[in-house]
Amino acid sequence: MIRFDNVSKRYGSGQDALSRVSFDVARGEMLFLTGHSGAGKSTLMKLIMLMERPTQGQVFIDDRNLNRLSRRHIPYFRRKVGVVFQNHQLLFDRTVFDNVALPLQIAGYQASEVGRRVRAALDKVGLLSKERHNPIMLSGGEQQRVGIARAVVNKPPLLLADEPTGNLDPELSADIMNLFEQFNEVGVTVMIASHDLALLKRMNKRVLGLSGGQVAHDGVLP
Ligand SMILES: Nc1ncnc2c1ncn2[C@@H]1O[C@H](COP(=O)(O)OP(=O)(O)OP(=O)(O)O)[C@@H](O)[C@H]1O
Repeated sequence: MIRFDNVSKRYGSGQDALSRVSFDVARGEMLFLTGHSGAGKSTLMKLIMLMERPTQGQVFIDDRNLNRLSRRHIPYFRRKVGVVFQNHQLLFDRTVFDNVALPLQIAGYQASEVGRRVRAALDKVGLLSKERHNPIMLSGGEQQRVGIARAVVNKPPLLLADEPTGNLDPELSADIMNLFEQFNEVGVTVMIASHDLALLKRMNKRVLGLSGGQVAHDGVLP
């Protein structure tokens, strides 16, 4: 599903943010990405989302070489990748429903289909009863669940999350991880960046550890 082949990324004339990174992620896998601040986690995810381009090497998603993807195909490609951010980036002047509906409206779905899919996504994250609320009325954990519903609403085969539990207490973090596991169980490939060591150990999944832009660890933590 994801393949990095000798990928390096340098911003401007600075140091390499990623240096000769190679790894494979199978379809349907769930894994974590970790490393100290500045190790390159966000850069790696941005390369997958095509928010940045590699300076060297190649990134393949679903056997597609992203270097060869033309500009006009980028919006179609992005629909394959659901993204969850730490600060969830919700619009506070719109309802929960409208926030989740946004990717579908951009993709041009009909209103009836939008309604059906948004409610299915809100149901999965346990927030169906709050579709008319403004996100500002929700707790931090609930806001993050709205962000997850928005990321999965058009059923992407790949889900990326950058520090999705960064602002949450351990109990809420566990709920959010549970949700990601449920999506993974139905076949979604899930990659989560986190530097919460206790969480990584508890989850007992493959961990890709970055250090100074290089892969320093790949496997379940001891
Ligand atoms: N747009 C940019 N322009 C210049 N340098 C950048 C840019 N984005 C990241 N960097 C640099 O690239 C390196 C890797 O940053 P990156 O954000 O990928 O790390 P990270 O592991 O996600 O860190 P954090 O956990 O703090 O978010 C850092 O040295 C950072 O300063």
